[in-house]
Amino acid sequence: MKLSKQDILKALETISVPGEGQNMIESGAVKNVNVFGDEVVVDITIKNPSLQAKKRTEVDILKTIHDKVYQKAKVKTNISVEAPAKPKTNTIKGNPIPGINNIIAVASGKGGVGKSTITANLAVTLAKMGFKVGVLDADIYGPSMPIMFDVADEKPLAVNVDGKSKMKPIENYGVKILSIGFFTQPNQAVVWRGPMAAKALNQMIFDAAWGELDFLLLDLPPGTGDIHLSIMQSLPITGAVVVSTPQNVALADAKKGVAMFQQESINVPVLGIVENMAYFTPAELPENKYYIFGQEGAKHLSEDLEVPFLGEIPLVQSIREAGDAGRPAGLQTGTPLEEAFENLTRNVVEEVVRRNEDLPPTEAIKITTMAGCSAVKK
Ligand SMILES: Nc1ncnc2c1ncn2[C@@H]1O[C@H](COP(=O)(O)OP(=O)(O)OP(=O)(O)O)[C@@H](O)[C@H]1O
Repeated sequence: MKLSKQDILKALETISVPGEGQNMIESGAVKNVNVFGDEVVVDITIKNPSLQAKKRTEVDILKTIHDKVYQKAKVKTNISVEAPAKPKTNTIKGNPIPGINNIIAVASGKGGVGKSTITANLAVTLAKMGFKVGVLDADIYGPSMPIMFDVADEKPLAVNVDGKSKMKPIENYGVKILSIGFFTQPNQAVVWRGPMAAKALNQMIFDAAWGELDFLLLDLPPGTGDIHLSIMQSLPITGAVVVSTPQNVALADAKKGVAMFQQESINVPVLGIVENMAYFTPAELPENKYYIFGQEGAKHLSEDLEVPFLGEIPLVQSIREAGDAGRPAGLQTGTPLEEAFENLTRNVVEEVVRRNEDLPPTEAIKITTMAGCSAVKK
C-alpha cells in the first residue's frame, strides 16, 4: 500500500510533543516526513531530553499513524533533542503565543478572598483604558467568570482561522472570555488532575481565536497545589498578581502563594499584592471605614516580602451585587470604586512595563499600546 505524506501530516496535527502546547506540525517540532510505500520516516526535534519524553513521542507517533492512516504502516521515528538554554531569572516559560503579549496570572493562597472579583474588574478597567483584554478562567474548582460577565448561557462557537478550526471566546464589556465553566455542567463535579487541567487550558489558549491581546488575565484556582505547578510550567506567564484580604489566615496563605511563584521550578515574577476587602464602607456612610478583617495586613506583607503593593479595594455591597448581576463594579463611572479599580489597574500595568524592561529583548514581552493609560509613570 502506498501512503500519502499529506495524510501523515494531517494525523500528526492531532498530537503534540509531551509538555509542549501546540500540535507537533504547527510547533515546527516535526522537521521532515518521508514516505516510501508503506514505510514512514518522521524526523522530529523535541525540547525535553528525558528518555520518557522520547519514548512517549515515539509511541504517540506510531499509534496515531496506525490509528488514523494505516494499521500496518512501518513507522520509524528519528528523534533529536534541542534542549533550550537554561533559563535566566525572570524568563518566560512555555511557548510564546502569537498575538498574546502579556499573560497575567491572578492567584490567591486562600479561597474566597475575591480573586475572581479582582480579575473581572481588572479586565473591564483595562478594556476601558483602551487595552485589548482577554480572561481565561482557569478556576477548575469554581469557574465564576461566566456569571460575573453575564455570559453563563453562552457556548463558544468554532471559527475557521487560516484553515484551522478554533474556539471563539465569548465577548462582553470589551473583554474576551473563555472559561472551563463553558465546558462543564453547572451541577457536575469534575475532578481534575494537574496535567488534565494544564491540557484543557493549553487548548483554550492555543486552539482559541483570541486575536491580538495586550493582556490575557488568568484566573487561577485558589491554593498552591500541583495543579498550579502544571499550569504555570506550561504557559508563558508574564507575572502574577496575588490577592489577599488583610486577615491573618489569608495573609499566611498569600505568603505561600508568593513563595510558590518565586520557587525555582516556577520562577514567575510577582507583580505585586492586592488587598481586597481592605475595609468595609456602608453605602449610606461613605466616609466611614471599618477594618473588620484587620488593617493594612496585605500592605505590610508586601513590604515584608519586598514585592510591590498594588492597591486596596474596599468591601462594599455593590461589588458583590455587581458580580452576581454580571456587570463588574469597575464599569461604573465617576464613583470612588471606579477610581479604586483604576488605581489598582494602573499599578498593575506599571509593574508589567517595569518587569518587561528587565528582560533581555528577545524574551521581553511588550505592551503594544498604552492607550488610555497616560497616567502610567514610565
Ligand atoms: N471587595 C468586595 N466587596 C464585596 N464583596 C466582595 C468583594 N470581593 C469579593 N466579594 C464577594 O466575595 C465572594 C467571593 O469572591 P470571589 O468569588 O471573587 O473570590 P475567589 O477568591 O475568586 O473565590 P474562589 O476561592 O471560590 O475562587 C463573592 O460573592 C464576591 O462577590
